[in-house]
Amino acid sequence: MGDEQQTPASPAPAPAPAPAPVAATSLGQGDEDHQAESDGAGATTTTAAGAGASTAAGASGEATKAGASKKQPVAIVFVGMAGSGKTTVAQRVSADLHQSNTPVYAMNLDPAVAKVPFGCNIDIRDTVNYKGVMKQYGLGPNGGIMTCLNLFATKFDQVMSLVEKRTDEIDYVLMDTPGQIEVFTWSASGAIITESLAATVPTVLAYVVDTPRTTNPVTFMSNMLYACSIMFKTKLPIVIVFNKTDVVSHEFAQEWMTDFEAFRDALEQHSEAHGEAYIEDLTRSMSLVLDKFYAGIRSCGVSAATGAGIESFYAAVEEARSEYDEFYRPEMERRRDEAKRLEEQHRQAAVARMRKNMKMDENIKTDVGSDAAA
Ligand SMILES: Nc1nc2c(ncn2[C@@H]2O[C@H](COP(=O)(O)OP(=O)(O)OP(=O)(O)O)[C@@H](O)[C@H]2O)c(=O)[nH]1
Repeated sequence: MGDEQQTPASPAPAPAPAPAPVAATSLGQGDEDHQAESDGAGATTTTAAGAGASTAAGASGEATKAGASKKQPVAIVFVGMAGSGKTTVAQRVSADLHQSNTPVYAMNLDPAVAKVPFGCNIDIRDTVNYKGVMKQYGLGPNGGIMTCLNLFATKFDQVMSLVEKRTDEIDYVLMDTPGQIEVFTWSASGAIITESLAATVPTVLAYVVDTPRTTNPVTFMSNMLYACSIMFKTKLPIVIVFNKTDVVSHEFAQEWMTDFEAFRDALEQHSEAHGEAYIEDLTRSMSLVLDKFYAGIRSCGVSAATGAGIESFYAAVEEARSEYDEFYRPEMERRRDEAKRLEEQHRQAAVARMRKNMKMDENIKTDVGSDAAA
């Protein structure tokens, strides 16, 4: 699946307006004062033009993207197959938000990336050295990324306390994730990071899709299955972001999500042309199963290269955020209460066991005592 998702020969995206540089927070030094200091440096950049609710107009006269009245920031976690454009979309969103003076807190979680093209407050590369980790533990590229993430996850509570300190000032938290999707979405560290973030601020997944690649119905189905499984695993609201619409419009993909017949026709044509009848049946059945999934998610088309469609992205994120407030947060609180209840139940059972054991000990003592007396 991953192989299919290579970036097509596409024009390089037009450089997004560069955000003002933001100091990265180095967690690697284990120095909390230093972290706070660096974080503060980031703050001056991201909030310079007026933080919070009433952050008014940017260059284009737009209101703050997250809305007029100040609410918690929304965190957007960019996931998707290798080369789908996660980093470029994050760069575009970051640049766009900076341009409209909307305060952002950005994080890079890809330890293997050579250059992060947007200013970020937290960069995993400041905490762990990818090449050093590979060498030290004798790992390959994916094992190296996974180990870096594991090491970083152990410090993620520090990251969250930095974010928590800034929730009044920022409107968006952006998180870019490693290229190999499974390394983040199916790892324990990925789960720890996502859950911690979602427990702190409303969190939405942006599943980035390489639209030109997805004209292949089988690749489309692979992407949808991936998105669906990630949504069920994280239980977070998801936005499907059809990227690279400057190369191919995303309309066909949205049609396939709503019109089963249209998808079936495309699939038939594809399998006739490629002699892949064996895949056709499976893909067709899966698309029927995914019907419910399609009904519950939102999608948008963007070009990270040109910025086209970016407003539809914000609108979809806002909808997903409402879903977080309505369903995810109460469910999270329910799970938390349930965990507390079980913990209390275990504690009480342990105490009862201990009491019982103590009584038995007393009986033994008495018995031994009586024997001795006898
Ligand atoms: N034409 C076009 N190319 C794009 C667009 N977005 C990204 N690209 C190109 O797609 C390639 C991959 O983009 P990245 O942003 O590195 O993708 P990624 O998903 O972060 O990649 P990994 O993290 O390495 O898996 C690059 O060559 C980008 O220039 C777009 O909107 N249009």
